[in-house]
Amino acid sequence: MAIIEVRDLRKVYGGRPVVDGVSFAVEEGEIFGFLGPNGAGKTTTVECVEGLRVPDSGSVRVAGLDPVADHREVTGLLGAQLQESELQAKLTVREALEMYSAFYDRPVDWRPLAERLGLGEKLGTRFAKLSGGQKQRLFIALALVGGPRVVVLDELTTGLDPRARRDTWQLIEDVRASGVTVLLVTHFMEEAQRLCDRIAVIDQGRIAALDTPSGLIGRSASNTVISFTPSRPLAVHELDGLPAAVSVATDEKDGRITVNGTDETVNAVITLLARNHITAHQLRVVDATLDDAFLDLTGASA
Ligand SMILES: Nc1ncnc2c1ncn2[C@@H]1O[C@H](COP(=O)(O)OP(=O)(O)OP(=O)(O)O)[C@@H](O)[C@H]1O
Repeated sequence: MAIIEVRDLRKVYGGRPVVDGVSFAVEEGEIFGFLGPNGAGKTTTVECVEGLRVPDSGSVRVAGLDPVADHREVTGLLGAQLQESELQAKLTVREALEMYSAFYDRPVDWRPLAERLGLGEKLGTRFAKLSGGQKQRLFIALALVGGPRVVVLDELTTGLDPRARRDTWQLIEDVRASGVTVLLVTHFMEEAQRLCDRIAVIDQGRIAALDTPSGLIGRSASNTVISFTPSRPLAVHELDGLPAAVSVATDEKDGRITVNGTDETVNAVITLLARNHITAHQLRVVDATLDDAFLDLTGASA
């Protein structure tokens, strides 16, 4: 069952549509990713879902409720970590958790929540003294303290080092395992690929594609990359006309050849090499990544 349903959402600023007919549905229990270049309209869309912005047209429903008209009920079942969240520097972790608990009718007990998020030792620490990763964990705790059915995490791992980012990914998986649906806004392909069940790619206020990570990669014109160093120099034109090849490049320094294409291209390369008695050294065949699909879909730089 869909817990979030957005239909034909539009939001215009200064005469410019920044969200231009967006529709999608998030199923209960999934991690749904919202991926797109800067200014694509991701935050505007999720803030309409949270009831923080009022759509110009279209409809948004969270568990069947209107986030603007039924704001109080929606706040009780949707937890939000806002982009660039800040708390008062002197507030301790305990005070922040107590304060946020008081906002809700039926908050969860914040103590086990803090333990689960690795904040048990930090309850007396002031916000300003927390590391970036600890602040993010606190924001996740604050988004969960109301006992929500769905949580919106907006660019949660921006600014974190790779280690803290991976720890946060584990926490997001734990949140989903506890039965909470996650709507995740991110710039990071690896993050989206690793965590999300489905991803909506948003570009210039529109959904450019909505699919599973592997489905998005499969849509990319070149979903396989084959590279090898031939036992004798091979001119690029000898590889002309390979089926489904999108590009062929030779490294000037070592003669290594890289071909972007599909499985069909890989087979054709191998046949061509065999026919010409050429051995392929360090032959590598890898799947394209979500980066390639993203570039194809948005024409943007990842
Ligand atoms: N309150 C506002 N007034 C005017 N323009 C706005 C307002 N909020 C957002 N915009 C514009 O709408 C566009 C979409 O912004 P939004 O923050 O939704 O994008 P985003 O995809 O979340 O971007 P980012 O990844 O950089 O956070 C941007 O061009 C932004 O400048």
